[in-house]
Amino acid sequence: MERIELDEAMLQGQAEIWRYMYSFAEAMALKSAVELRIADIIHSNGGAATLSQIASCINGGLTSPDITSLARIMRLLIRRKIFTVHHPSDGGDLLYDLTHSSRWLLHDSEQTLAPIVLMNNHTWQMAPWHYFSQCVKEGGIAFKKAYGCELWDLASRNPDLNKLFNDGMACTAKIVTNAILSSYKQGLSSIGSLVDVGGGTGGLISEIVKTYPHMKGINFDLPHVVSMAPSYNGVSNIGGDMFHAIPNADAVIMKVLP
Ligand SMILES: C[S@@+](CC[C@H](N)C(=O)[O-])C[C@H]1O[C@@H](n2cnc3c(N)ncnc32)[C@H](O)[C@@H]1O
Repeated sequence: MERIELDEAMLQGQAEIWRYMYSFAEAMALKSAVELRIADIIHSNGGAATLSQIASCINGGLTSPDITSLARIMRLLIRRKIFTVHHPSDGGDLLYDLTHSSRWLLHDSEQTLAPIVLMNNHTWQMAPWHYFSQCVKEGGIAFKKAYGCELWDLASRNPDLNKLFNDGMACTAKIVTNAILSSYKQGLSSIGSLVDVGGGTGGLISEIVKTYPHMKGINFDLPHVVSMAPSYNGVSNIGGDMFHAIPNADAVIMKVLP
């Protein structure tokens, strides 16, 4: 490689390291946008809002947000195409708008990723990532190294973590439910009873039973999780440990299990 080419390649390599060093900033900006409900504010403003309109709605208008911090977060998220911005034709203030990505951040939408963004980027979930190299050196589970126990044990003792985790999982279940229902019609119609093992708060099994009302559905998960499950017609919630026993049924469904 020529000297100039080598210098250029090394410079490029250095830029990549700087990029990855700060890549957490994108996840944190995304999490902030969800916490501040920026997508919801823009949506309820008819699909476009100025920075001061967004700021005036943050926290229900009860506090006076720092516009400079808000502008910095928005600048990063616009570069990452989470939001867009355009100059209005009348020359007024910049208008911030949703993109196909930020539509997934709307809290009250039927299909939303907002709860799992909050869950995956919470300090509780971030701490174990700092134990990656230790896992390589000595093996083991990163979560256990950070907290001295498994996620399920910590969640059973911490109602806030339990809710954060269950809400995060439930929103992803809603998203895949349609795909399962539309692509596995024949299989499901011939089943009399179905148990969702590790079914969380029962979102998936309840939708399956709604579509196949002849079916008896069982949502099976750890006791602290099923205690938070709403009651759905045709679904019984059973708490237990799948490593000891699972309820009897014609078939078992398992989605995203440890
Ligand atoms: C990643 S979540 C998936 C939840 C749900 N299936 C979904 O996809 O939304 C894993 C689930 O397994 C449950 N789980 C973990 N260990 C379990 C055990 N020993 N017995 C029963 N459920 C367990 C957790 O409580 C959690 O709800």
